[in-house]
Amino acid sequence: MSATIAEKIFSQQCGRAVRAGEVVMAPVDAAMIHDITGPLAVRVFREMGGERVYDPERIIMLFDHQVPADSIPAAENHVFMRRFADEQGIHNYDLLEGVCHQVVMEKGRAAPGEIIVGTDSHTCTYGAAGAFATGIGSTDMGFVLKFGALYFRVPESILVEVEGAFGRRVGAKDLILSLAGDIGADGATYMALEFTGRAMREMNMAGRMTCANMAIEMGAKAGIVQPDAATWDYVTARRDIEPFDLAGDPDAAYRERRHYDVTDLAPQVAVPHNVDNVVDVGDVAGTKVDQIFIGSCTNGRYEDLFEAAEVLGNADRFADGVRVIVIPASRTEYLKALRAGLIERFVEAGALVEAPCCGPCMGGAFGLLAPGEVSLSTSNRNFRGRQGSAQALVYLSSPATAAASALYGEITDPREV
Ligand SMILES: CC(C)[C@H](C(=O)O)[C@@H](O)C(=O)O
Ligand code: SF4
Repeated sequence: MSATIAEKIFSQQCGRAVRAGEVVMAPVDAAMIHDITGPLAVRVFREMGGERVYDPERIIMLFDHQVPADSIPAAENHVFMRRFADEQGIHNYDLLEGVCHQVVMEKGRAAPGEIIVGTDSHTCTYGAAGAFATGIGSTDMGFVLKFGALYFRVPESILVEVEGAFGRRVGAKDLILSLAGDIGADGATYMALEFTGRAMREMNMAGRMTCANMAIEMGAKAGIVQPDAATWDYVTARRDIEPFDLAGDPDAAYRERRHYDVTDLAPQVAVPHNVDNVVDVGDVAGTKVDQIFIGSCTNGRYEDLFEAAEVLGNADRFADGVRVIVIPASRTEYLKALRAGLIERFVEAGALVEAPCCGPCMGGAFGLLAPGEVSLSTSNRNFRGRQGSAQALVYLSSPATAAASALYGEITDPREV
């Protein structure tokens, strides 16, 4: 019987053919907890009478949102989680490795066909590796820590077929922003977005992670990129696993099939205060910015920093009066950028380069905005108050647009630099 990728994953995991709409208890291959939501999950686990977690090897713990600890409660959370990891024999990456989603991917903890949960909404990022990955609440995570399984309603899927080739300085972030604008913030609620088509196949893993990462911004439960040779190269370089085919059947019962062509796509910008409030960069060009953030689980990879540095080119300095904060998404990405000379270029140009963490993305630690200030950010959310004051304005863009804007101190089309 024909099936979508999500249906195939749940069928394989449940040992019988399941279809969208069914509620199943499915095993969880890996569970990620971090410094913000982890402590509550551990407390729920205890309240459920949990003594030993179901399998410490399947639990991924790390700290990224408030690191190094920016308050005494944050430091206490870290201590609480470290004790739990020691007691349970869980490997804790602590605050050394970087942003959760980047770390799960680069440590090879996600692979095609797996079911992965995390107490973070952007857990859907691992769909770039062909996994069914979704964010869950801390209460559900308490259950997962104890039983290693969870109830899921197998989601319906929207097939997103992306054809064409990106123009110069236009890429994955522009595509996913335009999809958010088109589908809307709740247009894919509880569904899986299944990405396929030439533009996806030609996209590198960094770009695929950017796309899968933002599936939740359309309400999707998961965003799965159909695995291909690039997926398997990425996964097998990190773990011992035999490649297999995983694709949606052409006649599967998709809820919807959407077709896009990126050939003429302009750089996209999400304007305050919603991610689906998306316009061509030209519509907001000239908007003055106070702060620019290049980083996050959406766009903090080496490829993103390279894209920004390429736009920077031989320019001496970023514009006066704009604060440019650059944060590589992980230690590994940081080292790649460092060795390639990108960090030196950013620092020379006047950026503040911080150690891997979520940084200003959700205004949880540092880099907060004052009332009336304007930020352009390569992250994934621009909700009111997201990066500080509720009276601040947050725009979202690609790293190329962010770098071009940093050069002029105002939102700038990277194709014109
Ligand atoms: C803190 C965490 C629960 C939150 C999320 O779930 O996404 C954060 O990572 C975010 O991006 O808003
Ligand atoms: S970088 Fe931003 S979106 Fe990603 S996990 Fe951290 S706070 Fe959430």
